[in-house]
Amino acid sequence: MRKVVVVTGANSGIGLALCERLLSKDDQIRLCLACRNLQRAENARMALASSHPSADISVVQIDVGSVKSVLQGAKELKERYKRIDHLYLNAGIMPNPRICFKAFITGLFSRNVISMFATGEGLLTQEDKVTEDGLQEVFETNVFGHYILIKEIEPLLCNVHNPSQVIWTSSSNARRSAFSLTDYQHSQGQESYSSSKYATDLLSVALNKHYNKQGMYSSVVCPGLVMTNLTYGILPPFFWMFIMPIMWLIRLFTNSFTISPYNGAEALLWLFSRKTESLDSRAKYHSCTSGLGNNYVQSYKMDVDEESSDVLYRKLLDLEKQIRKKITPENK
Ligand SMILES: NC(=O)C1=CN([C@@H]2O[C@H](COP(=O)(O)OP(=O)(O)OC[C@H]3O[C@@H](n4cnc5c(N)ncnc54)[C@H](OP(=O)(O)O)[C@@H]3O)[C@@H](O)[C@H]2O)C=CC1
Ligand SMILES: CC(C)CCC[C@@H](C)[C@H]1CC[C@H]2C3=C(CC[C@]12C)[C@@]1(C)CCC(=O)[C@@H](C)[C@@H]1CC3
Repeated sequence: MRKVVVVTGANSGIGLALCERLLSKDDQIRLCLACRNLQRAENARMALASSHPSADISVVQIDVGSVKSVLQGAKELKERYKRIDHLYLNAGIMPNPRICFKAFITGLFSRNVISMFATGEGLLTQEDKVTEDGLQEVFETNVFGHYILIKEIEPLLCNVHNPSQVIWTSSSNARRSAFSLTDYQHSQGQESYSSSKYATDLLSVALNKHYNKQGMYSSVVCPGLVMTNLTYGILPPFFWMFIMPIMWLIRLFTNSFTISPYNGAEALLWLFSRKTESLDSRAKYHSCTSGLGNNYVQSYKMDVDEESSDVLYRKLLDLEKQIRKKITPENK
């Protein structure tokens, strides 16, 4: 049977590179690009189809920053497919990023310099806003919209005889100290990105606890530092070009400077061929690139505990109820 693969945020960066690599590995898959902008999605579909003319590539409009759009997109997926084998939850944002140069200079002369480059810890702040659903935008886009998508297409994902994989593009920037269970949307702080990625890690562990028996397995990936629209938003493109030789040099000391979307997609692609029984619920799978440019995958234990993961999951279930009531008041 041809595998069905759905990728959110598939029209650029890591998502697009992943689609290209998936098709090169197996052009028999039925690939669906789940994107918020139909024109950008169509451009990506045409680019993929030109290098894989016989492939089955379609598009579905899903804006993960809007629950209504997720519900509509999920409906279309349910009409189109009987099951989904791989769901890549890759769409993500880091709005209005600012670099803390003081922390960068201090970090350069500290013992933690390598880890600073690998995780960007303490170097970035963001300015978040509230969406039409009344949620923090980074939380809704990076976490909650995807959570609703899973809930909506649960019947397509849950099959004990033929398990499915849900694969999140998380980050090594996920940090426990940036996240709080009492403010899980991160409405108070300025590290909404880091918080949302930590929430992703917690949610993935909870999903495994609740859904493994029903045949759905969740994993998280860090693609490393990749040059995409997201990173071009941190520093201007010309600056990145200027410091590119320094980036290659840093790669000699840390394997997390994957730099190209192709390299960044390594762990996402690797998971595609893994047997679900071999997956570790608590692991984050990192795309790595060596100084010589060789790609490989390394897994690290996540800094998550089951209790926090359960609490967050319960809070998301409550939020889901509230939002559904708000959107479809007749269901009250
Ligand atoms: N680049 C990096 O160094 C790292 C990236 N990541 C993660 O990788 C993922 C992909 O990002 P990357 O490829 O770098 O960046 P890009 O900006 O290139 O890709 C992000 C994708 O997400 C889509 N997207 C954003 N918001 C929404 C939304 N509301 N609904 C649907 N789609 C949306 C974008 O669509 P559109 O084109 O319409 O904006 C785009 O296709 C993100 O989750 C990011 O956090 C993790 C670690 C490092
Ligand atoms: C390399 C240059 C000489 C200086 C660049 C300094 C910073 C802008 C970067 C150093 C580490 C980078 C980093 C990220 C963004 C840019 C840096 C802070 C991320 C936070 C981007 C998004 C992610 O999800 C992380 C995995 C990245 C971690 C490293």
